[in-house]
Formats: sequence, C-alpha cells, structure tokens
Amino acid sequence: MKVAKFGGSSVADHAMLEQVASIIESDPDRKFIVVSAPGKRYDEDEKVTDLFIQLGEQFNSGQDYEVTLFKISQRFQAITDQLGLSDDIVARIENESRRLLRETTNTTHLTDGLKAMGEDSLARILSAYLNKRGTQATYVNPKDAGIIVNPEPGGAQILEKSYDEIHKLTERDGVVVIPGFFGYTETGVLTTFPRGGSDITGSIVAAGVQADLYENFTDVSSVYCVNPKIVNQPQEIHTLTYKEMRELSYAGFTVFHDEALIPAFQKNIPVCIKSTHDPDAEGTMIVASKEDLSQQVVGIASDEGFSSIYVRKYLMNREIGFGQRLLGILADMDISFEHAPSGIDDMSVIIRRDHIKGDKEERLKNRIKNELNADTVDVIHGLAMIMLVGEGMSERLHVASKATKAFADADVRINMINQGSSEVSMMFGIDENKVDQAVRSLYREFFLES
Ligand SMILES: Nc1ncnc2c1ncn2[C@@H]1O[C@H](COP(=O)(O)OP(=O)(O)O)[C@@H](O)[C@H]1O
Ligand SMILES: N[C@@H](CC(=O)OP(=O)(O)O)C(=O)O
Repeated sequence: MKVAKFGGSSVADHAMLEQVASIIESDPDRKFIVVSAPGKRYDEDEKVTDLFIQLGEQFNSGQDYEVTLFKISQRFQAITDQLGLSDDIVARIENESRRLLRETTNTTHLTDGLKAMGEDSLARILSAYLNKRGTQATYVNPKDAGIIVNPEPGGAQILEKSYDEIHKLTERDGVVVIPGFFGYTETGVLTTFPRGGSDITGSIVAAGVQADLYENFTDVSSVYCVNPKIVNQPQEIHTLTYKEMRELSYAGFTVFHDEALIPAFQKNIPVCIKSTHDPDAEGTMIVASKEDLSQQVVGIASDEGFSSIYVRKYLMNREIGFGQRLLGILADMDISFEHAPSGIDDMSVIIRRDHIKGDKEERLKNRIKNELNADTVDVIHGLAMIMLVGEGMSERLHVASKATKAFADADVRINMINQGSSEVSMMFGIDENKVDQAVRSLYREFFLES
C-alpha cells in the first residue's frame, strides 16, 4: 500500500492531471493520494496558493479583489472544462471564497482558509475525474481523515493522536484523495502547514496508514546533488538517509519539505522522490540507513537571504549568561536563529533576513546595545549559507580542505565556517552574490574530480 503525493507542478493543468490519473491507475497499490494546489505552468505563471494569498491581502486592505477571484476561477474552470467535469466545483470555489471573506472575522484564520482552498478544490477535481474515468475514488477532507494539528496558523504541526484516526482510512474502498497543506485544530479551526506543506501531509498520511512507501511526485526525476537551477544536469542521488535529506531540505533543496521527513522517519516508511513526467524512472529513495558510506559528500545545498547580528563587548568571555541573554532578546522579539558562532569578545547570530523586517532591525539593535551594554552591534545583510552534507563525512578535515580549495578557486571569501554539532554536515557563510560560482566550484571539486 502506497501514499502518492503530487506537487503543484504535477497538477498545474488538465494535461498534468490526465498524467496523474494514469499514474494512479497504473499501480493498484497507490491507494492514498495527496495533492497540492495547481502550481506554475511556466516560469512567469502564478501559483494558485499565491493568488489566494493575494485575494486575502486585497480584501484585508480594502482593495478590489474581483480580478484575483476571477483569475482563480478561470484557472480551475480551464481544468474542469478540459477534463469534462461539471461546473459545480468552480461555482463552489467562488461561493466558498466569498463566504470566507464575508464571515471570517479573524484575519489569520481567513488567510489559512483561503490558502487551503487551492488544494481542497484540486482534491475534489481529481476525485471527480478519477470516477469519470471509471476508477472509484473519494475526496476526504483532512478533518474527516483525522489530521489534527496545533493552533499555529501557517505553521501547523501534527498532533500524535492523529495517527490512530488516520489509520482508519485503510478501511475505505477505492482510491482516497486528500488535499494537502492543512489540518484542523482540536476546536475545528482550519490551519495550514508552512508553505510547501503538502509534502508534510503526504508524510503524515503515510505514517498514519503505515504505508509501504511514500511516493512524492514532482517535476524532476530525482534529487540531484546540487540545485539543478545552478548546475546544468547535475548528478542524480539514488539513495539518501532521512538525516541527510532533512539537512539538505532545510538548507535549500526545496524539492522536499524539511518538516516532511519526521512523520515518515518515525514510522520507518521509505520515501521515494519521483517524476510525474517520467514515472518509471527510478527516482531517489530516502531511507533510514544505507550501507555504502564511501561518499563523503552526497549533496551541496545553498540558500540566500541571511543576516548576521554581530555583537562585540570587551570581556564577554567573563560575563556568565551573556549568550543566553542575547538569544533571550531574540526569543522575546519572536526571532528564531540559525547559527551562533562566538569568540572571546564577540558573538554573531545568523538569522533569516525577513525576521527583522521594517523597524524591527533598529529595535533589536537598540535592545542589544542597551540591555547588554554592548560596545558594538552591527547587522550585516546579504549572506548565503552553503551546506555540505553526507553521512560518510567522517574525515571532516579532508572535506574542509577540499571545500576551502573550491571556494578559493572560485574567488569566494568565506565569512564563516560552522562544523556544527551535526556529524553529517558542514556549513559555510559567504556573500550571497557569489553563491552560484561557489556551488559550481564545489560541485566540480566533490563530484567531477576523482
Ligand atoms: N537538489 C535538488 N534536486 C532536485 N530538485 C531541486 C533541488 N534543489 C532545488 N530543486 C527544485 O525543486 C523543484 C521541485 O520542488 P517544488 O517546486 O516544490 O515541486 P512540487 O510542485 O512538486 O511540490 C525542482 O523543480 C527544482 O527546481
Ligand atoms: N500549495 C502550497 C503547498 C504545497 O505543498 O505546494 P507545492 O507542492 O507546489 O510545493 C504552497 O504553494 O505552498
């Protein structure tokens, strides 16, 4: 028994949905299907989820939102027309969106309600389409599926007790189609997972029904060792461990959500990343452990948009609790941090740039200066983090020397190195304008040179 999740790129238009239906029908084990909202059909296209977010923002700021609602309806209308389905589904999208706008007084609940409409509608469409083709299928709302989450709008996390409820889905006949990306709180409030969170739903369902395999269908035929948008046709990765994939996803491999590994991992369910365009290709398996650890680095991930808060205070080393108080200010201001390298009289905290938008940066600096009596507080923007990952990274010195050579070859200055507590990764901070040249050089060093 398998769970198959189809991402936004796999359900972007009617032709993709025809392909999705054939993939489902080609394997009777594909019983539980999780879908995203229609994604981009071409580079400049808009994702349906983004359109729904825009709709909510326009409504909240008193702007005209009719054009956006029309765009959304048209997008679904094109799909249902081409698949020969009734107009009811599209009428429902418009009516339900208007009802949400009219009746939802809480802004965050409204945003989540609208955001979920894309996957919810697509699941209804796919289920109707499968039935039209003669394949018995049922749309199951996440509430009926038992997906119960904590009340954190846009950042939901599954509650453990969901799994027993989800397991009851195995009693259902035919194919079960569940919209990804959202669940319900114990008090019945619709709450979405973080962006890209349909991967998380797929993993939760796989854990709940105790699937033999969680197949994640996307627009690439495997996970590559570097982002294919930076290196043309990089080497494919055939097998990864959960640990490796989680590090890589978190550090920039957007192909699979980093929070989607945990549910599958806890129940030891293997994950396979596969291409909707080429479903017979082997794909990438993500498993608990692998025997061959000869490869030191399996992947190089990169991500931009980081800032460093540099704090200097003479005799910081003698001041017990300084780090705790610094991080306490961040926690108090609801800012999460990524890394915190420190020296004798200095400490840097690396955060995501968008955590200190607007006047928050100035407020943060003032608090650090005043409350910690810091000599210097500087915020440096424009940083990128590059992460080398591999369970076989036992000789880390060797990896570090190869990496620093690659940075030097590419004429890229390293601002920060973090060997980290994780035994499987090594992180480098550099100028974000130099990411592509750095990644290409690292790729040459670790994957092309023998
Ligand atoms: N290392 C990588 N291997 C494969 N794809 C990657 C990698 N890093 C980033 N990506 C990007 O992830 C994309 C697939 O993820 P996403 O767009 O979220 O798909 P979906 O719509 O199926 O959820 C690919 O098109 C690719 O550009
Ligand atoms: N549609 C949601 C959730 C999701 O998982 O989408 P995708 O499969 O396109 O990454 C988003 O855009 O965030």
